[in-house]
Amino acid sequence: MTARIQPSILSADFANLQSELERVGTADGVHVDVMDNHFVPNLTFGPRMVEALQRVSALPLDVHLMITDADRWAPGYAELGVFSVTFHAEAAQDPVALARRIRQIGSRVALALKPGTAVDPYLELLPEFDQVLVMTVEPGFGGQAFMADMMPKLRTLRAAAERHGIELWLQVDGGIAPETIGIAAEAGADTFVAGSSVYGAADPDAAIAALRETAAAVHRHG
Ligand SMILES: O=C(CO)[C@H](O)[C@H](O)COP(=O)(O)O
Ligand SMILES: [Fe+2]
Repeated sequence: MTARIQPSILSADFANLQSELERVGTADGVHVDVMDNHFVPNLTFGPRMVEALQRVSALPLDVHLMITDADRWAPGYAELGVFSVTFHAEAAQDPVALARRIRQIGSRVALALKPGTAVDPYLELLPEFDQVLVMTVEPGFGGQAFMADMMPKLRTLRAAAERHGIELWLQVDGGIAPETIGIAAEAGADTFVAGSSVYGAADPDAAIAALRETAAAVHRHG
């Protein structure tokens, strides 16, 4: 199992985003948190900023939409040519139709689940998705504590993906740091968003390497 590390630019310096992307050049992708002050009580940026990031980023963009009315707005992000578009299950009327549309446009598609959202209703829909994002904090802010009680969701999703015979990336977002990444890796996560623990480090690339090695070691040894 590959361990992918995706720094979240939520914790980067918004006045210098191009150079902040370059500070994490060894990452597997960059996680871009779009917040609308409605789905979550915080506001970041919208499609014009994502388009600008896409233009200058050497790394694939993993766009995490924390917005209401995903059915209406998510396809526009795929049309920017980003690597992956994640919408929240709680914000979509028709997750399957939306997932198909995003794939058809050409981006990978992911389903995100807030901590209070159960996985069971979505297990039969997994073949429609390339990735599931299990939130390990309440969405809205960086720097919150990792919720280890979300780990059963990862185990359920990993078992369901195996049953379906699909290659589903399992992503965790919130509180991922050297002390927590092993817990998520052990539960089946392979794709790790890390905001404050990467951008708060003196050497972000060293922090990425350490996180990746910790997760990979857990994947190797169980
Ligand atoms: O989606 C998010 C918050 O809603 C962020 O991606 C996440 O919180 C990253 O920050 P940190 O690693 O500091 O927890
Ligand atoms: Fe996120």
